[in-house]
Amino acid sequence: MEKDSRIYIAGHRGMVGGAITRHLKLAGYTNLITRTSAELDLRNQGAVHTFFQVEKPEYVFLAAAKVGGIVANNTYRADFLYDNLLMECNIIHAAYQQQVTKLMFLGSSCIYPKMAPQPLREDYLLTGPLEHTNEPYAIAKIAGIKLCEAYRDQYGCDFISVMPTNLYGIGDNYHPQNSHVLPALIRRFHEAKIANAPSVTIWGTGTPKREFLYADDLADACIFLMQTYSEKELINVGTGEDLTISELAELVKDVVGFEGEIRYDTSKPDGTPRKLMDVSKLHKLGWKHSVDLKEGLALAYDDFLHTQIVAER
Ligand SMILES: NC(=O)C1=CN([C@@H]2O[C@H](COP(=O)(O)OP(=O)(O)OC[C@H]3O[C@@H](n4cnc5c(N)ncnc54)[C@H](OP(=O)(O)O)[C@@H]3O)[C@@H](O)[C@H]2O)C=CC1
Ligand SMILES: C[C@H]1O[C@H](OP(=O)(O)OP(=O)(O)OC[C@H]2O[C@@H](n3cnc4c(=O)[nH]c(N)nc43)[C@H](O)[C@@H]2O)[C@@H](O)[C@@H](O)C1=O
Repeated sequence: MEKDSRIYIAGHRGMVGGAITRHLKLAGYTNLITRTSAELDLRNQGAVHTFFQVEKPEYVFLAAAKVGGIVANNTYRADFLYDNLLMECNIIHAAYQQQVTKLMFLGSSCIYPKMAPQPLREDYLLTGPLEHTNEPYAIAKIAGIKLCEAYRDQYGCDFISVMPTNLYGIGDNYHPQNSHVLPALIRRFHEAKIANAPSVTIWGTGTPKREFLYADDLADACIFLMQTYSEKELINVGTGEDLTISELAELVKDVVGFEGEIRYDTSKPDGTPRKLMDVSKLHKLGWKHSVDLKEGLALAYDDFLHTQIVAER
């Protein structure tokens, strides 16, 4: 990737696309191509093909997707499957037709079987049944991986697939129902602190384990892999460390400064019991994360407070 290469970041207003865009700019890449979903609906095949014909991107980061936490995935099952399949099919096929030099597809750790051995190695893909709550999203993500593999096999396209673990960071979604656990807890503990509430209720039993990667670290890994990795096999991106949701809640409580009790609503789903990434392949290539969870949580809480101030203006 040269500093003046034509680089399209699909989903540049999202948490991940935003971080990739910031990092590319900081590294001196000058020819970045972006469109909002209002300007270019990636589900529209004709519009995507015209866009690729006109803009002729050389590199593509596919970070646009319909994204959400466990309840959003389980509620909008059709949308998570349909929207994500269409976006991936349209972009990947247009990238092949317009002879894009290299494309990176972003998947997710939920592609692995619910009860897979831990840590999750890349070759565990398609070795067992998926978690029900996010099965449609996972199926769409697996289709994206298989599209990249198939276009490489049949047409020799340099399309790679990167599987991030659970993410958080600047520009996260803080919606009370539809977000992922970490931004949801930041908001809930903050609102409880302001209201002087006696307790905060979190979903499920608190026993599932999750791994969290700061989105700016992911962006750094994506740019590193765009420059160094051109294999057919997917590659995991994470920290290789996890904790229980109860432990996460205690950490968020401390960072926010809430002093009440933590309660559990066990009528809400737990989802996958554990999904710890095996990151040995990534480490062997020479990349490791730099922001640890405590530091990242403080940065994320600052971002949440900033979002609140902007919303109140
Ligand atoms: N967040 C997480 O914990 C994880 C995320 N990932 C993956 O990382 C990628 C980015 O996720 P994240 O940044 O969190 O998601 P966000 O929801 O923050 O951003 C998604 C972006 O996709 C764009 N988008 C959605 N629908 C359309 C559409 N129909 N047409 C055009 N653009 C569309 C949106 O654009 P606009 O703003 O213009 O509407 C939005 O900016 C996704 O592939 C996701 O699956 C993987 C693992 C974990
Ligand atoms: C990244 C990944 O994200 C999703 O999978 P998930 O890891 O299960 O995502 P989650 O962040 O929503 O939940 C993690 C855990 O946390 C618990 N939990 C407690 N309290 C809240 C809470 O208030 N909100 C949420 N969302 N979860 C809560 C919750 O019950 C669960 O046990 C996929 O659907 C898919 O999108 C995907 O790929």
